[in-house]
Amino acid sequence: MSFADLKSKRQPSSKSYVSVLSPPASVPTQSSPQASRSRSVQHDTTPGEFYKQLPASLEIRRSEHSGRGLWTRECLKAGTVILSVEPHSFALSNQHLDSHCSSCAKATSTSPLMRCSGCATVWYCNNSCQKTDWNLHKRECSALQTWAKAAPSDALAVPSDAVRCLGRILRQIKSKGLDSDWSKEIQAMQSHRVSLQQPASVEAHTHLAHSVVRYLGLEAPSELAEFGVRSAGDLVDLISRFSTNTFALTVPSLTPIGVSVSPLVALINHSCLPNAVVLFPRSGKYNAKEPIMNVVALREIAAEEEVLTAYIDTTLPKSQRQKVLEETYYFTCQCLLCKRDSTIIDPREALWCPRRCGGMCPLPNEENPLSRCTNCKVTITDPYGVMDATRIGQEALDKATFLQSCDHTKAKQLTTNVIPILLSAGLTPSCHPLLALLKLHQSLLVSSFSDQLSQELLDESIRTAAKYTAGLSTVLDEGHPVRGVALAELGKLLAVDEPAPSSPPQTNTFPPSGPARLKMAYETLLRAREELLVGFGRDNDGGEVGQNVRDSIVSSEKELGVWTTGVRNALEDIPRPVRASLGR
Ligand SMILES: C[S@@+](CC[C@H](N)C(=O)[O-])C[C@H]1O[C@@H](n2cnc3c(N)ncnc32)[C@H](O)[C@@H]1O
Repeated sequence: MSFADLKSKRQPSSKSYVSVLSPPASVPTQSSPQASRSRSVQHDTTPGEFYKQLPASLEIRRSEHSGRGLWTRECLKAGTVILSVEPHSFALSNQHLDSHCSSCAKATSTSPLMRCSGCATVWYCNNSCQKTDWNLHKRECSALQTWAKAAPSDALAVPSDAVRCLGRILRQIKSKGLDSDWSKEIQAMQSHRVSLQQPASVEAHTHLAHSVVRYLGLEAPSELAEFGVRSAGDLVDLISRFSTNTFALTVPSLTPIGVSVSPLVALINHSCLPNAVVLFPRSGKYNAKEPIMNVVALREIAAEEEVLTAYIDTTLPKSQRQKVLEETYYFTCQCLLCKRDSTIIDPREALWCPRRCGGMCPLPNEENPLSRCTNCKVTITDPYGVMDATRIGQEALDKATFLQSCDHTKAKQLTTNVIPILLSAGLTPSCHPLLALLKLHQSLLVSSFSDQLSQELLDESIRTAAKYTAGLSTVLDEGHPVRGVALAELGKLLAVDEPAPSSPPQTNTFPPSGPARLKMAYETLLRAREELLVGFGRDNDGGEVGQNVRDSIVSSEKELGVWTTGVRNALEDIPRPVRASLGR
């Protein structure tokens, strides 16, 4: 068997673990909002036999248009942790290997990490983490050394996170046995092998398959059989399962640091208006081995409703969302956001009314250059100027995203220059690509903070964070963890000691200074905590971010108290008639 052509013409395997369907679910009442969706949905009882971590509150059902999915048996409140599982496998991306523990995925910020002396590639918090990981790492360690020796350059000395993660999965399939529940769950993940037609994706799958085989150190394709891979088709299935069922491994503040796989969580279908979210809150509440993957309800989910998460960034406009969903997940999204009446303006693609009447105009494009305010009906005068600005913004975003890790100054120059162009073209802060540029600009500004932080840099960071938060609040529901994290960052920036506060304190500018700024910080942190309790789960106390925010609230409260006492003491010294006029 050659690995050169992995796009096998074999029919999908008849050996399916999910082919037995029980009779249809009990018919929901016509008045239920879920009723019409549930009608074409069937209970799928077989998989539950090996999904040992499936809680009693959920069940697996199958629908015609999206395959298997997870459905609730009972009403779940916003902020409920629906699922909490250890992923089957995870791998840190190459640039995070020396800054995060390869066993528990914790960042170095608190203590320095220890490097594995064998492969000199993976790092651990301490001996205990290294010991925990040794069972998996022992074979990986020599594979990493062999790979590095054969690498044509230093840049290619470590295989990608996908190759390392697949390597771990295959080694575990071998050690646990093909008939173990663990392996069955992996095999039961959905494969899109039959839909692989685009040359680019065939090539990407082939390349990944070659790399995995090389990484495992196999000499003959027949050696793959002990990993449950008996043909080229099986190998393509495995790669396809991996690409459509992986999740980003993220730090508590949601920055991606690698890939992770949980077959149970992967049963959840997609919506651009999700009712749940997948994250790694690191609440420290359970003694389970981190990283722990949680699925949290973003709003109340009714009994008999499907749990839906977003596979993609839902702040993107429809065309971009649909492109990724079609290319990576092979379906056309039919969610309410994607199907909504095109005459309703989407804040992801909107301009302020040029007359500033408070209304918005749709972002013009080549097909629809005419754009008028939904409120006062005035038309925008220079649609082609807006289109140019948007195109320049997208190019700058792509370039600055690429440059942020290798040329920070250039990346910051780009975002600094292009944001005013988009603002003067009239884009709202929620409009793409302005929202994404604001996020990137904020992170570039904050990462340039030093001991000699200037008031100007701090204030510019706060203004950017405020615009970004305002933009997010129109495209993401309250309680969405991305909103919570953005609010927490804004609150923390407002709480930073002002390097050169204005005297007397300014209250009418943004950001204000002195006590007004501290009060704003306090109120923003309170709002952040409320949202984080939903997005990261009430049971998790809002996760690590929510717990940090709670600590910041306590210190802001103390600081505000000092201010209030200081003001009261000062007022005690004021003559009585003046004090009376101040209402004291
Ligand atoms: C992570 S899996 C979800 C579980 C999957 N339905 C199953 O049966 O295993 C992702 C795949 O589910 C299907 N899917 C998920 N959400 C969908 C949706 N909203 N509409 C149609 N298909 C969907 C697509 O085939 C997608 O590639």
